[in-house]
Amino acid sequence: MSDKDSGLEKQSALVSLKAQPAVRRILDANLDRAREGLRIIEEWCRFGLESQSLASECKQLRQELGSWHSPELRSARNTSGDPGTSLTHEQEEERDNLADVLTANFCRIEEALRVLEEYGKIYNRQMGASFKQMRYRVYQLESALLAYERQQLLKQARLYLVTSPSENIYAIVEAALQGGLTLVQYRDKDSNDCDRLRMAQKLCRLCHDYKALFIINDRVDLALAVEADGVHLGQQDVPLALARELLGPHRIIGRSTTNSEELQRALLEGADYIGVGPVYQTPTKAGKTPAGLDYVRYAAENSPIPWFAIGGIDMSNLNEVISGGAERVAVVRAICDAEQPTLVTQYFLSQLNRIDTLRAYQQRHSQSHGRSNYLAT
Ligand SMILES: Cc1ncc(COP(=O)(O)OP(=O)(O)O)c(N)n1
Ligand SMILES: Cc1ncsc1CCOP(=O)(O)O
Ligand SMILES: [Mg+2]
Repeated sequence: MSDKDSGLEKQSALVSLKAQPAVRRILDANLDRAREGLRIIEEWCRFGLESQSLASECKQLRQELGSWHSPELRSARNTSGDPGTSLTHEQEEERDNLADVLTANFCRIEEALRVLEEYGKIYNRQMGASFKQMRYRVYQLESALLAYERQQLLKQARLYLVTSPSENIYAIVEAALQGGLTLVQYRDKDSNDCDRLRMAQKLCRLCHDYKALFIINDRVDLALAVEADGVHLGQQDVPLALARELLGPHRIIGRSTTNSEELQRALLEGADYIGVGPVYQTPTKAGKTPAGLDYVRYAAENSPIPWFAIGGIDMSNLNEVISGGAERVAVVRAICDAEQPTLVTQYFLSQLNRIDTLRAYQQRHSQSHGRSNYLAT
């Protein structure tokens, strides 16, 4: 080793020695920061989503952070001399909704873990690798939480708007969202890809502003490009397994089914929901033989996943479809061709949201009278 090299080594050893109290303080502050952020996420997983697995992952991460928080690091704390305690950012004060709270805290955790990873390397060799691994677990947690919320929204959705090409498509979708719609599929067989991409981007943003799910018909590439919540695939579209591979485990994939075999196959393939129909003849899918109410009844008995009756459904026959066992419906013309899409959406939702109460009534009634068709009225 040359004199110059050994001089440099001594100098850097000196710098690192001097830096030690500061490094310990950085580690102490960021261990606290990451744990606090995780606690906030954990509370939502536990009380909001009631998901034991997500809450338990947060807890494990907190415990792992705690195991690094040694008395030596805690004793480095110097709150009164820390200029950062009096600095608050305007954005810290602003939280408009739950999504803001979760996003802000995920950012906080991920930032803190990055700091722990970098400074931890100086303090203890294993720290860097451990915090790096934890950071990836937090990314996965964030993605799983998003997926969980998507599935919850999907389960809660009673009405599904499938769009048809129109000059007013944006206004129609917005009007329906104002009526309480929470699930939209962008279906456009006519436009070129540039126009489709532009419209998909706009509609995706719009739906997310209203906290509604946005699905793209047929096109996995567009769904990825606009960060849609998922894709809807028919029997002639790309295989579900390929779509899953491309979209990953956290996005929604829906599959059209017209009969019992297709329904059973969709379940095996891992569809998140299915379309059941066409129930009635419809010009939107001209030439397609209706599957009828018998198939609706079959789906009611056999589908463990959310399913949407589709095809020719409007305000006049909605109760017939509900009587056949449907709890969710998908429509194109009933909303897209309506003069007042908001009012029509509200009507559909009011009928569909009565179902739980009506089914309970139906069950009680049939137990005491041996029969009932209350829902058809
Ligand atoms: C909810 C829902 N169900 C069924 C379909 C029909 O899909 P597909 O059979 O692929 O026909 P196209 O819509 O692509 O013409 C759907 N789009 N949505
Ligand atoms: C896309 C689709 N898939 C089965 S039926 C159908 C169209 C339903 O359209 P409408 O609600 O206008 O009858
Ligand atoms: Mg299709």
